Order: sequence, then structure tokens, then C-alpha cells
Amino acid sequence: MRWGLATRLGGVLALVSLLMAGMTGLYAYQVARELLVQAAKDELMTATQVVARRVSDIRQDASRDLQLLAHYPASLALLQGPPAGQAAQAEQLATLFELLMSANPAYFQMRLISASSYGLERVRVDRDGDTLLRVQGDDLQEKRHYPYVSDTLKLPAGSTYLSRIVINRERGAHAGLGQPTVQMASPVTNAQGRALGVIVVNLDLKGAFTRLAADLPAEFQLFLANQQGDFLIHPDSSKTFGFDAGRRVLMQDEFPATRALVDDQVSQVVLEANTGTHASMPMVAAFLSRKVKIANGEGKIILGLAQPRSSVLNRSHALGMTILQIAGGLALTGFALALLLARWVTRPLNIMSTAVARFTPEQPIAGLPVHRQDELGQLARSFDHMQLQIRQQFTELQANRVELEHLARHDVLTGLPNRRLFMERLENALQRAKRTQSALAVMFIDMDHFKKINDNWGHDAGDAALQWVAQQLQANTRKTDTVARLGGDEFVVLLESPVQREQIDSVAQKLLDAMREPWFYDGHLCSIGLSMGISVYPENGDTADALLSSADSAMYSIKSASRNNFGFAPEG
Ligand SMILES: Nc1nc2c(ncn2[C@@H]2O[C@H](COP(=O)(O)OP(=O)(O)OP(=O)(O)O)[C@@H](O)[C@H]2O)c(=O)[nH]1
Repeated sequence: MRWGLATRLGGVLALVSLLMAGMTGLYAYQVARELLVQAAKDELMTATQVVARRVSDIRQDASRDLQLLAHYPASLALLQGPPAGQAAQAEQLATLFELLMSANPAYFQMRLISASSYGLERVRVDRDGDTLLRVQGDDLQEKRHYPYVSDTLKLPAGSTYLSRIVINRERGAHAGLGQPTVQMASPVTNAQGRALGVIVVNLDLKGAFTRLAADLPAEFQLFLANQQGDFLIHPDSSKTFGFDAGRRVLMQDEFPATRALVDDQVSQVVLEANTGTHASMPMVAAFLSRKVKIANGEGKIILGLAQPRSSVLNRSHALGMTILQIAGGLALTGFALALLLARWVTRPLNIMSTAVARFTPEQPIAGLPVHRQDELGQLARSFDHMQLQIRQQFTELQANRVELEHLARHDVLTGLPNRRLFMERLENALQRAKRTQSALAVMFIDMDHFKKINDNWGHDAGDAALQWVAQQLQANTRKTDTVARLGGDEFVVLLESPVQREQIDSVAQKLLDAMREPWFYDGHLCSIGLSMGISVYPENGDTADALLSSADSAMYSIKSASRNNFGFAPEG
């Protein structure tokens, strides 16, 4: 297979464009993926901040409700007097509890607990499944020993107690039993500022976070940890409240980057988890810590949202396909452009190549792009110039060849055919004569006393005499006859188809007569005589050499006998 310049150039350019488009596409794809992951981290952090704000809102709402209830007249009335005869106030407060719990699904339980009677629950409403349950009579329990009661009673009016996040293990807690919860409480004080009891709200932590998570995209996972990093909420519930079961399941073990949060070095962190349990499914996550005032000091919760990296990068697949299509399109465009460019470059080259291949001196190269102003135009002009020179030289060579050919067959001095051409013509004439059974005659002519002319008037006079004799011989023979100079002062005449010997005589005589015409050289009259020997085919031989030799012999016979005369070779 022959790879043309266009194919190779097109191939190289297409490869380069494919490589460049591919590399650009790959780079864009990788950058896009990194941007997507970064955007996901930012989005997760924003969502985590929103969740943290909503958690804070829930706490503040509960705090407001507690203040409202602590100042509700029925609350104080219930705590000041004996239980008997307070059914109406209890009913009022319970109804209020129920209204608030209906409005706020995060409330597990609401209670009014007396400071006296070992912290006896005076009014209590529990959430039990989908219903609200009023707990009364003997089911009311003494709670004085719980910190949310004892500690709250020590607080000034208007304060709110916030417990640590714990698993609710209080007996008969209905829906809240065994669930992570936070107790919030406010003291109910009399006019003297003495706390007579507390209003307590148990917050359903898991439910609250489940509702918060419901507003987030499905692939988001929610994490909550305490200030030590113990998981309180985790998609895998077996990892929560490990300390409650005598083991620690720590956030910083699963997400090492969150150690900085536990150690209070930073307040928020975004991370990628791809080791340990996340080795098979790497995650992108955002965590933040929030300080909260809790009983006995300050605490901290750590909130986090995570999503699988694959779900983030899913979006990049479509982008990848688009980039692939763009890269493919660019590569194809590059290929097409490369082919066009290659054709644009090689077309004039092909035109020139074809034109040059067809070049002959007779047919000049046409269609060369000589008007182009680029390198190809320069090349075309060089070709054009070259062909001009070649044609000139060829014409000269041709002329030289014609001249050489003429010289090879003609006598330079007289312009007559030389011995070589004469012999060729004699051979041809013989063949024709043999075919047509016709006759021919060869006249061998030698000038008489030619040497004297040279000797008397010089070599130029001899040359002029030779030329004059040649003219006279030609002038007195037919065009079809051949007059040649064999050399020196020897001439031959070939007479084709002489019908009879008389006709040959007549020509011979005519030639002798022609020599009698006066010829002057340098003002001197010179007389020239000829001795002629004549051979005839077929009588004197059937070859050129034989006929010439016979004629030569006949000429010598004449020369020795008489000169300025002619005679026929004897028939042999
Ligand atoms: N000027 C001139 N002389 C030539 C040329 N070729 C031969 N010759 C001379 O021609 C002469 C030929 O002499 P010959 O034919 O032997 O003698 P001739 O004087 O003709 O005597 P005969 O033939 O016996 O009559 C010589 O002197 C040659 O030098 C030529 O081309 N030019």
C-alpha cells in the first residue's frame, strides 16, 4: 500500500487533533469531577448548617414552650395546693400539653413535676404511637432523683435546663422508651422565686432528625455525635449509643478527619472517606460542631451529612458523555480539516507531478500554479523555468542532430550526398530495379588535371572548382537522379531507370558539355574536363560495389585513353 503525502499528513494531523481533543476532554472531565466533589462538599456543609440551625430552632421552640408553661397559672396553682380539688387545673394543663405535643411532633412527653412528694409527676402526657396518652393516678411516678428535676429546681425563674443526649430508660415512657432523647425543663416558681416544681419536655431526638433528614436528598446520610465523638445518630443504628452498651463507637474512628472537631481545633470539616468501612463505597461528608449549654456546664454536638462519592460523580457521567461527544466531534472536525489541509497542500503538488510526468519537448507543461505566492508557487515557477530551459536545449540538440545526420551523409564542401549516402541510395535503387526488372546506371566521374588548379591558383580555387562542378552535375541531371561526391575530385551520378543506352550517352554528353561552359576563378578562365566511366545494371553486376567498381574501372580506362570523355564498362 502506498501512503501518499495527503494520507500521511491527514493521519498525523487527525492524530494530533484526536490527542489534543482527548487530552482536553480528559482534563476537563477530571476538573469537572473535582469541581463536582467540591460542590458536593459545599452543598453538604450548607445542608449541615441548615440542619444545625433547625436543631437549634427546635431547642429554642421547646424553651419558649417551657417558659410559657412555667408561667401558666394552672402550673403554679397545681403545685401550690394539695392535689385534691385541682382536677380542673390539671385538665387545663394536660390539654395544653396535648395541644403543644400535637403541634410539635418532636415532643415525646410533657410533664409537670412537683418539687415535693419526691418529685411526683402531677400532670403527664406521653406520646404512644400516633396517639397522645394522659398518664394519671398511680401511673404517675416520683422523679426527684433525676437530674432534670433536681438540677432544674436549683435554677432561677426563666431558666431552661438541657440534659445530655441519653437513651430514655425511664419505666413506662411509652413511645420514648429506649429512644435517644433530650430532656428540657424549666422551674415553676412562686412569687418569692422559690421553685415549686418543673415543667419537663422530652424531645424525640431520632424522630426530629428523621424528619430533618426527610427534607434532604435520599442519598444523604445523617450523623450526630456527642462531644466525645460517640455516635448518637448513624444510618447503622447498631453504631449509636455504643457507650450505653459498654462499648465506644466513635465518629473519629470512622471519619478520622473529624478528630479535629472533637479536639476543638476546628468548628467544621469537609472530608472524603475511602478507608475502613468506606473502602468499598467512598463517601463525601461535611461535619460541624455546635456548642450547647447543658446542665453542669457546656457541651457540644457534632452534626454531619455524608453522601456516596458515586452519587456525586453520577452527574459527571452525563458530563463525561458530553465531553466525549465534544472531543469526538473535535477529533472528526480535526480529521476533516486535516484531510482538507492535506488536499490543499498536495493537490497542487499532484497537479505539478502529473503535468511534469506528461512533459515532452513538443508538449509544454500546462496548468502549473505559477501565480501562487507561496512555496508551491515558487516550486511551480521553478518547474516552468526548467521546462523552458529543457525545451530550448532540446531544440538546439534537435538542430545539432539534424545537422550531424546531414553531415554524416553529405559532403561539407559541395553539399552533395557523400559516399555513404550514395551507397545507401544505390542499394535501394538496386533492390527496386531488381523488383521491377528495370535498369540503372552508375557514372564514375573524375576531374581531369584538377591538381593543376590547386597548384596554379591555390586550394581555394580547387574548392571553388569542386563546388562549380557539383552545381553543374546537379543542374544537368534529373531531381530523381543522385549526384554525390566520393572524395577528392571524384563524383558519381546514379541514373535510375534509363531506358536505353542512348539516353545514358545523352546524359553523359550533357555533363561533358556543361563543363565547357566558361568558369572563372579570380578573373582567370579555367577549363575543366571530366573523365567518366559508366556501369549499367544488370549488365555490369548486381551489387552496388560491383557496379561502382566497374564504373571506376571504366573511368580509368577513359582517363588513360583520352580524358574529357566517357565510356561504358565492358559487359562481363
Ligand atoms: N582544393 C582541393 N583539392 C583537393 C581536394 N581533395 C583532393 N584534392 C586534390 O585533388 C588532387 C587530385 O589529384 P588527382 O586526381 O590525383 O590528379 P589530377 O590532377 O586530377 O590528375 P588526373 O586525375 O590524372 O587528371 C590532389 O592534388 C588533391 O590534393 C579538395 O577537397 N579541395
